[in-house]
Amino acid sequence: MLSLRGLRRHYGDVVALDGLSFEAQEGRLLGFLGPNGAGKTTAMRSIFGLVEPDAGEVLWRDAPVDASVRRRFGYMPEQRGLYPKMPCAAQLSYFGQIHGMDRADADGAARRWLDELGLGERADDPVEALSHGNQQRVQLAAALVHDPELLVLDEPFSGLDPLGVASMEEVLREQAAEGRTIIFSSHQLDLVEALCDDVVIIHRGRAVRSGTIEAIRAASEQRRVEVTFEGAVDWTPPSPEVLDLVRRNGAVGALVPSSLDVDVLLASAREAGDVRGFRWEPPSLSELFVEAVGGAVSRSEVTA
Ligand SMILES: Nc1ncnc2c1ncn2[C@@H]1O[C@H](COP(=O)(O)OP(=O)(O)OP(=O)(O)O)[C@@H](O)[C@H]1O
Repeated sequence: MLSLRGLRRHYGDVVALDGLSFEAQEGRLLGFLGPNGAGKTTAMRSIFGLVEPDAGEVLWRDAPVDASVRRRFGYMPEQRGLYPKMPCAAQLSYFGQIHGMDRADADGAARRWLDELGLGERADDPVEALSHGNQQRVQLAAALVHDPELLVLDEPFSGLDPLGVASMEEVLREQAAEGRTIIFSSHQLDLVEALCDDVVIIHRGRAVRSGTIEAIRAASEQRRVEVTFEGAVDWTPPSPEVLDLVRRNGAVGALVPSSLDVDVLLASAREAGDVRGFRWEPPSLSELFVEAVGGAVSRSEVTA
C-alpha cells in the first residue's frame, strides 16, 4: 500500500498541496482526478522525490520511501522523458539498468515490452521517428520495463487514439491483476469510471472525495432522476434544488437532492402525464466531479 499523509507544498504564494492524504492499494487501479492546477502532478512528483514537500510523508508498505524503494516504482511523467535520438530498445534497456537490472535482463525486457505493445518492428528506430501515440507506448514501456511494484502514470491516455486507449487499458488491467499498485491521473472521467476500482478527487491540493466509485456515488448528496413520458410534458421535479434540467423527446432529466422522497417524486410525475419510464440513481463520476470541485452546473432549462 502507498500512503500519502498530510503532504504540503507551496510555490511562492501558490499552495499546490494543502495537506493531501490518500492511500492506494495493491492489485487495484486508482484514478487520480482533479481540475487543472489541483496539484496532481505535484503529488505524483512527490512520490518520486522530484518535489520535496514542505510537510507530510510518503510511505510504501508503512515505511518511508527512499531511493532504493523508488527503484521498485515506475513513473510515466506528464512531460514525457524520453531521449528523442536514442533507439527504442536501447532506451528501454537503459531505463531498466538504471533501476538495477543487469544488461541482459534489461535488453530482454525491453524487447518483450516493445513486442507486447506492438512496436517490435520499431525496436531500432529512434524515438523521434515514432508517432505521438507510439512514443507514448514507449514511455509506458519505460515505466514498466523493470517490473515495478508501484506504477504512477500522469495522464497516460492523453492524445491516444481509440486503439491506443484500448491497449493502455488492457496493460493497466493486466498490471493490476498481477498485484501491482497503479495510480493514474486523467481528465477522461468516463474512461476512469469504466477502468478504476478506486478514485481520489483532489481540489486545491486536498482530497475532497476518495474510495470506491460505488461508495462515492452512493454517498453523494445528489441523485439523477430521469422520467420518460408518453409525449412532451412540461414537468419539473418538485424540489427546492433542481440542477442540470434537460427536456428531450418526452424525457425529463435532472440532478436533485438525494433526500427527496422517491414516491413523492413519482406521484408528481404521474400527475403531470403518462409515465413510461422512471430512473433514480446516483450521479455519474463526471457529475460527482462537478459536485466535488464546486463547478457550475447549468441551472437553466434546456428544451429540445
Ligand atoms: N514548478 C512550479 N513553480 C511554480 N508553480 C508551480 C510549479 N509546479 C506547479 N505549480 C503550481 O502548483 C499548482 C498545482 O500544479 P500541478 O501541476 O500539480 O496541478 P495538476 O493537478 O497536475 O494540473 P493539470 O491537470 O493542469 O496538469 C498550480 O497552481 C501550478 O501552477
